[in-house]
Amino acid sequence: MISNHLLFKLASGEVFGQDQPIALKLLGSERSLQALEGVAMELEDSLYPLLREVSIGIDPYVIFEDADWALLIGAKPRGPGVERAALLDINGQIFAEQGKALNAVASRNVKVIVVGNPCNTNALICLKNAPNLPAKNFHALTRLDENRAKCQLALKAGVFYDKISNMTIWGNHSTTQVPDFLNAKINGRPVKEVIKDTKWLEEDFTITVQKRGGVLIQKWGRSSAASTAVSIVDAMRSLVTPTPEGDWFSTGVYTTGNPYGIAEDIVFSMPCRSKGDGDYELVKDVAMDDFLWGRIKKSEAELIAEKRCVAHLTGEGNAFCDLPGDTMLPGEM
Ligand SMILES: NC(=O)c1ccc[n+]([C@@H]2O[C@H](COP(=O)([O-])OP(=O)(O)OC[C@H]3O[C@@H](n4cnc5c(N)ncnc54)[C@H](O)[C@@H]3O)[C@@H](O)[C@H]2O)c1
Repeated sequence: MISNHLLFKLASGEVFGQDQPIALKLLGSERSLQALEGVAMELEDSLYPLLREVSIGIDPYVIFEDADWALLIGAKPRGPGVERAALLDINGQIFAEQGKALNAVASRNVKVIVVGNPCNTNALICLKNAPNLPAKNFHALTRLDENRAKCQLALKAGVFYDKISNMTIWGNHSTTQVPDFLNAKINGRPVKEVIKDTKWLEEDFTITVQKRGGVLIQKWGRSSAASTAVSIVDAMRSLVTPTPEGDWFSTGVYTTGNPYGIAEDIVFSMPCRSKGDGDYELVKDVAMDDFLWGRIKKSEAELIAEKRCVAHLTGEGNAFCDLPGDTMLPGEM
């Protein structure tokens, strides 16, 4: 569903601009191969001037060859009666295999955006299986959460959404994620100066953003696809265009050497800036208070627990699963 929106945006030049030809290599599974053929036919029939190649296949070692960008979307949704630990294992295996394939055949500077859930831990699995690629190049998509947070703040403040800046989503792409209203700005002013309703910020706003994905599933009967595709485009554009002065964006990245005191060796969403060269730096001068830090620690604990669950897939010994009981994986109700 997500890919079906995203591919047409990529082919039309929305990410890399109107002077950059593009080759799309589509990786499917045996089950989805026919659907993939259908998508490829639609892409061909759209006569995009920038689209010079569409190839499809089910072997990541073939499809990932020389890839400059790898958008890892395919994963299994959690079905009825499937334990969370089992989902981490089932989907984790996909990303272990794809990490190995990227390590073997992708461009040495490939940028990887993991969308399939649980995306933070899947990104960790993927990068651990790709030791010859820079861990820094692996992202877990939290841009949809950032966009949702901006939308809620704009609605509450009665301003257009482009007036919201410096919006960070900290942590896991799950219900423990932390939309940061301490550092975000509305019209260049701290959110708390514009929206004085602290109870709304701490409770309603935070919960609305955290549970938006679940509510959408209840209404649509499936998880967000179009807005996710839009947010993937936003995430990519943030890396290939210079970040506007003073602003930043959120992306889930490897925590090694982070300046905030967040546990090392997990994939955690944090505020980043880019010069537009595909790389990024963490933003150092962010404010922290007890409320924000307390929430961040909860999301950190969840990610550390998820990491223990997939130790067998990251080459770190035997898995031991004790996920905190009151949190949910993304998209769960
Ligand atoms: N990070 C986010 O913000 C975010 C937002 C929405 C959805 N998601 C996640 O994105 C994923 C995809 O969502 P969707 O709505 O497009 O799902 P979907 O079920 O419509 O599509 C998933 C596709 O992946 C394919 N697939 C399964 N295993 C594969 C494998 N090993 N290799 C290649 N392809 C494989 C399936 O055949 C299917 O076509 C889900 O995990 C969903 O939870 C993430």
